[in-house]
Amino acid sequence: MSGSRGSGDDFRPIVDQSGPAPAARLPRVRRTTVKAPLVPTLPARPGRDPRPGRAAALGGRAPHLTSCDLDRRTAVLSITKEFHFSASHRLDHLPQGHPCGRLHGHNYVVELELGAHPDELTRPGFVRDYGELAIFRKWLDDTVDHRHLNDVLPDRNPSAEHLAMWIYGMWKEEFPQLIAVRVSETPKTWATYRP
Ligand SMILES: Nc1nc2c(c(=O)[nH]1)N=C([C@H](O)[C@H](O)COP(=O)(O)OP(=O)(O)OP(=O)(O)O)CN2
Repeated sequence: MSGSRGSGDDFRPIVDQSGPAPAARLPRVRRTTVKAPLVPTLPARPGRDPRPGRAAALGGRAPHLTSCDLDRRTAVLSITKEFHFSASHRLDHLPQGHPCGRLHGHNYVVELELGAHPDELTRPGFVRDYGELAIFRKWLDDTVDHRHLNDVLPDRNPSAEHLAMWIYGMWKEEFPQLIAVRVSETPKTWATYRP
């Protein structure tokens, strides 16, 4: 793919393999309206956009933003990676007869979302190399996979919400760009911690 984006000369390449990329060489936006393709679009995957129909109403694009809008936002780019583990749990404090009060298990999905401003991208143009998240996979395998979550987290009810908060707290220091953790117990349910 060639370096320039769009039809005009508004933007310079994000990726420069020839040497260090000092801040001055990173793409700058003019004080005019920014063309939509450079602006991050909301995920179009079903069930992800908390405002269904909005992306479609915008033709799949975010609204036009000015450079001032971009400056105000700390993380306009984000990446996510999905991980899986299987575990059992039993939830306390539920009404009598609630099925989740009984011992049962889930094939959990965990998503880590890391964010950055375009000026903060690494030289290859990454928020963070997906490969660097491999240590999280190993930690999941070692800590929760095929375990009983009430034993792993004896001080709290292992709901999806508590798991998301726990994982965020455990990994924020290792991944400072971490902005959200999502935990799914079933294909239809997600809990998101985005402090
Ligand atoms: N807010 C939360 N609600 C529930 C949690 C949770 O962690 N946070 N957990 C459970 C159970 O552990 C389990 O996930 C059951 O959830 P549910 O969606 O009800 O699962 P089902 O497959 O039985 O639901 P269907 O509607 O039949 O697909 C409960 N609630």
